[in-house]
Amino acid sequence: MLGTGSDMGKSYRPKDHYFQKAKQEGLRARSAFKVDEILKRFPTSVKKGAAVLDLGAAPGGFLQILVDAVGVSGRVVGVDIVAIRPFSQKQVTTAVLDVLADDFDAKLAALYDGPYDAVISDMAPKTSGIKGTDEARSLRLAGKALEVAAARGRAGGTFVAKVFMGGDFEAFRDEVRRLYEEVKVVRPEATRGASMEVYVVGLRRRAPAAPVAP
Ligand SMILES: C[S@@+](CC[C@H](N)C(=O)[O-])C[C@H]1O[C@@H](n2cnc3c(N)ncnc32)[C@H](O)[C@@H]1O
Repeated sequence: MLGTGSDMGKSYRPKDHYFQKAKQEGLRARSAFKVDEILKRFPTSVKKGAAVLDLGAAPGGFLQILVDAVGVSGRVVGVDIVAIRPFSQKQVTTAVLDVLADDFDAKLAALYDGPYDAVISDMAPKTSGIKGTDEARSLRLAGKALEVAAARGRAGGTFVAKVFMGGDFEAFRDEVRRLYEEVKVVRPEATRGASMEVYVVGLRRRAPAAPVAP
């Protein structure tokens, strides 16, 4: 994991502290600091040996942190509509996939069938500038991530999804509560000052209910 800085500014400056820090530390994106903070706040959320799915993974900042967190015995699968520059570590698999495409589930299963100990989404839509539209698009992506976690997440596992606050945010958080024992809403230090984004973190996925006898 990364060291912590004492001079972490929150206001938006195009080439701000985190941008420079990411460059200095050889990180592909400043967003690496966000997942790093989440993993530090919830130290059992991604363990050594875990299988982790990273949705919206390009250019690979989250993946750089996650591959360290799972270690050599773990596995990290990263997908995005944009190609991800290959990783040298053999425990990382990447692919160009659109999570909203009809064949996404089949293509993901072909990459790695799971189950996943953690499903993480940093997906963000192309913004239109229209607040309601952007919130709805963001929630659609987060909703798809939750659907994947419901289908492929391991009992006891973790969920993390970026969502733009507003709109049906609370309904989404309630959905996460149905599947996870504990739910937290986190705004990492590295989030740009003006941004409406937060991360909904679900801890300890509930075991699927046992089938009811006829
Ligand atoms: C903020 S960036 C992710 C940054 C990444 N976590 C990192 O640390 O490098 C958001 C990503 O979501 C991806 N995305 C948006 N819609 C998507 C979709 N339908 N399927 C897959 N990825 C999507 C975008 O292409 C973009 O790369």
